[in-house]
Amino acid sequence: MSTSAAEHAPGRAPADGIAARARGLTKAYGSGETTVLALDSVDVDIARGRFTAVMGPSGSGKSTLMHCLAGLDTVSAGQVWLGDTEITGLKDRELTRLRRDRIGFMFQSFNLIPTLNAAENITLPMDIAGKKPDEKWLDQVIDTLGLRDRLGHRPSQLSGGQQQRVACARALASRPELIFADEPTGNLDSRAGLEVLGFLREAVDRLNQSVVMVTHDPGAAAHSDLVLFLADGRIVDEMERPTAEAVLERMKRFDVIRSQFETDEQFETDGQFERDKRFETDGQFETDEQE
Ligand SMILES: Nc1ncnc2c1ncn2[C@@H]1O[C@H](COP(=O)(O)OP(=O)(O)OP(=O)(O)O)[C@@H](O)[C@H]1O
Repeated sequence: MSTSAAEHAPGRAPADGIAARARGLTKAYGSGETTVLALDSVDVDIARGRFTAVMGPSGSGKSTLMHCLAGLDTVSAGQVWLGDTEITGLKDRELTRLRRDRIGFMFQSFNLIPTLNAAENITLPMDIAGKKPDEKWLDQVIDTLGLRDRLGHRPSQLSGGQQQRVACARALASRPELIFADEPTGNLDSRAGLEVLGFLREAVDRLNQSVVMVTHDPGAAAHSDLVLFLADGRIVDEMERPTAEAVLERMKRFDVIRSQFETDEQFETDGQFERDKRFETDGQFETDEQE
């Protein structure tokens, strides 16, 4: 995917407040010597009415950041707010309600219910919550996503791209304050992926939604307004109005650091290997001699 963000720039609305915020957000997994510090005192503001991408090397903490901001995971230290509501410290039940009522989710696997048609899948979270959809809004979402003539189809009767559009409509249906998308194009070919990114862009530009997307793809990140770069659990850089080329260049700098690290590691491993080989040979020799 190489569509430049500049193509999308004219429709971009300025941020109008903060959709989510974290201060000193720290997340550690495990304990004692096996502790992994997945997030290391992260401060971040997610702007309302904008499309934010989160990038970084594998293991840098992207998914953990998303999960903590969305109240899907507890934090080890620090605070997280959705709008003006501090979510750190909420009880499980309150968190469930907050996620259901105020957050939309899109995942790499579309997570659609196979026995329900597209329309039923789109409104399922609201049906479960016993809420009536705002029909005017829903119509707008369905038309923006081009799903009008697909509403009666089950997921198996839809292409991957169409299924992800249904997942996108489901995330938008309740008009959430913030949508989290985790690799939403990961399971799609590049054309269908571009389409979904275009729809997320429209959700921000035309429907004034707020989106946070985790991605590995510089071309996908180029559809956002702002890219946050994570490394080792910290936000180390950000880029406004990104292009795929600029994001790729930035990511390459992580690769340079990584390959340098791997070269050092390889060197150490090689040294260890040499020592182990010698040890084995020595042991073998002794055994042979004893026989
Ligand atoms: N449940 C867990 N238990 C232990 N360690 C975990 C757990 N989840 C994540 N980690 C560790 O936390 C760090 C950050 O993981 P995270 O999944 O957030 O990274 P990521 O940037 O999303 O990676 P990727 O791009 O590979 O999906 C990694 O070192 C990972 O191994």
